Amino acid sequence: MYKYHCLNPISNVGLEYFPGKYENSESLEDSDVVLVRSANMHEMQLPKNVVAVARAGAGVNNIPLEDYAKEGVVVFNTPGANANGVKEMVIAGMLLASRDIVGGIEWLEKQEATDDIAKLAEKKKKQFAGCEISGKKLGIIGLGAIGVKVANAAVHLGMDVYGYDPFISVDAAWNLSRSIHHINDLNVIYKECDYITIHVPLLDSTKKMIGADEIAQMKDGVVLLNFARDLLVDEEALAEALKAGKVKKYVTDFANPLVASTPNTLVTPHLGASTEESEDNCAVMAVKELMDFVENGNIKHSVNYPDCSAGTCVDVGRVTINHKNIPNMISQFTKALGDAGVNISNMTNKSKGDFAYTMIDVSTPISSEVTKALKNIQGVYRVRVIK
Ligand SMILES: NC(=O)C1=CN([C@@H]2O[C@H](COP(=O)(O)OP(=O)(O)OC[C@H]3O[C@@H](n4cnc5c(N)ncnc54)[C@H](O)[C@@H]3O)[C@@H](O)[C@H]2O)C=CC1
Ligand SMILES: O=C(O)CCC(=O)C(=O)O
Repeated sequence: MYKYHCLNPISNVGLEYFPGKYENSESLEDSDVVLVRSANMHEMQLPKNVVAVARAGAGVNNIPLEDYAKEGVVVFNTPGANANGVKEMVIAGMLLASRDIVGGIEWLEKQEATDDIAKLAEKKKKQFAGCEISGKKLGIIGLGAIGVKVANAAVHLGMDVYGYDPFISVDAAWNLSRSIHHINDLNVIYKECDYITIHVPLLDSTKKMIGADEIAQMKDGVVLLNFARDLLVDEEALAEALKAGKVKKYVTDFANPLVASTPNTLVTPHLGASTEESEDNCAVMAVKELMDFVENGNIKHSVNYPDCSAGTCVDVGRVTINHKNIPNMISQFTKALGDAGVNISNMTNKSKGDFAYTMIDVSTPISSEVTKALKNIQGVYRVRVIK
């Protein structure tokens, strides 16, 4: 029996993929794997029995990836699974920033439902008028799963789209409409665009990437959309620009006291991925990743270990090793197995940055002595006997 623990509500459509041998545990302490959405895991002590964490979503800034890697805990995310949900919010955000739909609805809610209301509405409507997004320039920073979808949708809505992503993946490039201007200098987006939307992960290198200098370059009356993470923007500098009217609207999915009290902001409570479809997609992908890892040791869509797969083990046994990416590790593993008379039938090794993962299939059973010998090798973080 395997136990999983959910730190946030996870869609049942996904959890139902767990077969009977998996049990939902109320306690983190006795769980083998963890599912999480936005819960902050940075201050959390993870019990030794947890072997993997799956983020049912894209952003992993709430998880201490490196610390977990050093504990031999593999962290997964679900790339692209909620991208459509976010794309639709971004389109909605552009429309809400362009026309005072919210103001109009709020005004009507305050009116008495008298016969006069239709006449009054006709008189009042000019106060809520706006502009169309068709024909306007949209700059997209980050052309990953979300950025590409936003770009393509915006093209279909008649926008002139500029995209920037120095690390664009081949897949993303293939999916991008040919009408999009691929920009190599971010300043072009700041200077030219009427709407700017950011879709990059929160990393040390991207923190506050939109600050006072970047805002100063932007067109007067620009609309800035942030459905990625609040810390990507220097919101103190932005608040000044909003008050001065330099930035017309800031549409953000991340509430905090500053944006909540700044004029010309449209703040939503982190709703980007809160659709039935996105929640189901993320949960299904996360559960499948965890099952394949628990049962076969395979890694797909990890953010702190390399992807590594050896399929299903058809031999007598399989052992997996999370370890440092340093020389001489493999030879020590094969020696430990060879010394114990264990024959290796298949071996796969992959690395990502400072971390590596080795999967070894064997045609002789793996004893606890061999496991101990592997664990004692310096640089080994975790050894799991899968079979
Ligand atoms: N509001 C919400 O509910 C949601 C928010 N998000 C946020 O959106 C972010 C992006 O999500 P996805 O598109 O799914 O991720 P992704 O990983 O598919 O795309 C991110 C893209 O950003 C690019 N990038 C990285 N650094 C960059 C830089 N300095 N300049 C330009 N591009 C850069 C990468 O090359 C990649 O193509 C997530 O990391 C998360 O923080 C994601 C899903 C839901
Ligand atoms: O799980 C959620 O609702 C948040 C989604 C998100 O921010 C992400 O996937 O990065």
